Amino acid sequence: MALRKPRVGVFGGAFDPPHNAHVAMAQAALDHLDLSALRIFPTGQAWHKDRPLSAPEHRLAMSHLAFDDLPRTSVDAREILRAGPTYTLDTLRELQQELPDAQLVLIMGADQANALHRWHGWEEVLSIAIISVAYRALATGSDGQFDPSSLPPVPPGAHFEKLQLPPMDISATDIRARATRGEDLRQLVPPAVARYIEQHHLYRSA
Ligand SMILES: Nc1ncnc2c1ncn2[C@@H]1O[C@H](COP(=O)(O)OP(=O)(O)OP(=O)(O)O)[C@@H](O)[C@H]1O
Ligand SMILES: O=C(O)c1ccc[n+]([C@@H]2O[C@H](COP(=O)([O-])O)[C@@H](O)[C@H]2O)c1
Repeated sequence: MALRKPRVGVFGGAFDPPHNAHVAMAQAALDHLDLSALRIFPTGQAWHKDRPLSAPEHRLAMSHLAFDDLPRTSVDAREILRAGPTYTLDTLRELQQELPDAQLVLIMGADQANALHRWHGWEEVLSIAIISVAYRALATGSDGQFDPSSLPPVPPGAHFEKLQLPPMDISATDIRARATRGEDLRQLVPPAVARYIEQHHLYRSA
């Protein structure tokens, strides 16, 4: 009988800031995806976002505060340290070299999965990693689901899995706006992240 490869979760994001839905996704991945390890990748330069991200050292520090207590989980700073735009494909290629025996499982919300065909080298991304997608409804009218048939034809062997996550109406955009208005963030981000935002006066101006 063929032995199943150990599965390593890959979860990237701007994490500006990391919030309770991100932590719930990571926990759901650990609970349901049979992962031997989960790696968290704060984005370096988000070429696909039209606003500048907060300083990488803040997003990295907050990612540690948000994720370090989860079992089998580590925050990996390589995308922040890498020069140039952040492409997930570069990270997957590096991990493939470092962990040749692992099956990589790339975790994302449905908003990103529905845009996957706009990612740099998206077909190669699909040939390297299983894509695990969590429900995410956005205000733009999407129903929150991911439908692989909405993508252009995917390469043979591409594989999608559903990540069970109850709908969580939380976004970093909304949290930054609340912080600018001086609102309490403690229901939306882990307590240590809320303290960090306060101590470092993050998101005070829009
Ligand atoms: N509430 C949520 N439900 C499901 N997935 C989510 C949710 N929030 C974020 N994600 C997923 O987490 C990953 C990282 O998201 P990101 O750091 O950009 O947070 P965000 O809340 O989408 O930020 P922003 O509002 O600034 O765009 C993406 O794959 C995104 O789809
Ligand atoms: O590689 C790409 O071209 C690419 C395009 C869009 C998003 N991503 C990655 O997807 C992850 C989630 O993106 P975001 O914008 O929701 O934070 C994060 O790790 C991004 O670097 C990657």
